[in-house]
Amino acid sequence: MGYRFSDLTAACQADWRAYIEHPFVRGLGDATLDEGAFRHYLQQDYLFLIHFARAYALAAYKSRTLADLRQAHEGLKAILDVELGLHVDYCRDWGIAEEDLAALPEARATLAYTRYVLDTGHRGDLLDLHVALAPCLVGYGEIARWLTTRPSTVRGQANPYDAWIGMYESDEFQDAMHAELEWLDARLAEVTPGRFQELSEVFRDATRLEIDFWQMGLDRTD
Ligand SMILES: Cc1ncc(CN)c(N)n1
Repeated sequence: MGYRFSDLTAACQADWRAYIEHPFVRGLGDATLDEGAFRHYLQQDYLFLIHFARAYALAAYKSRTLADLRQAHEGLKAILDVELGLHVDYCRDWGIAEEDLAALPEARATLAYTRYVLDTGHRGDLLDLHVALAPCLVGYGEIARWLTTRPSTVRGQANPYDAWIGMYESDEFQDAMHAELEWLDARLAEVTPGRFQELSEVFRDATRLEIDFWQMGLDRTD
């Protein structure tokens, strides 16, 4: 029987749920998140997205087929055209100018996560890299869906984080997430149990680094 993406989340279920349902995420949904924590997260996320765009560019470089190249391009477009554009506008609404973002020092959690993914991409193959990137693209798509189904989620003007939820529930982001899921399902169907074990470790580590990123926002740590 071939593996699927859902087998990766099943292999680290406790970490995956701790990421998706993190107190930071709950605070975004019910509008109780401290604004200073969100601002710190938002600033670091700008730096994070720049490095993740580089990681998708690395995936393009490591692609041997046109289909793989197109898939890497989709991920890069989701970051550059959907997320970073909205992110910069969103930061401006929160009084954070783009020039200031570019000059920020990187927090340790940002450094650890982004360099882990880039290193995984350099030492491993294209599938290692996509698996390391998956908690980012697939996770935020799932988080948006989880928040929209939660009865305590506040929508509209009563929630200062409504536009953030809107960004990740948008058709563009959800379509990019589904395209990545399809690509991963097709590749995972062909791996051996030993290889799946290696990939599960990459996925678990990246998921834990996502948890640390939320926590960095909550604690406002450098
Ligand atoms: C830390 C983090 N992880 C994931 C995403 C969604 N691309 C993000 N913007 N920031």
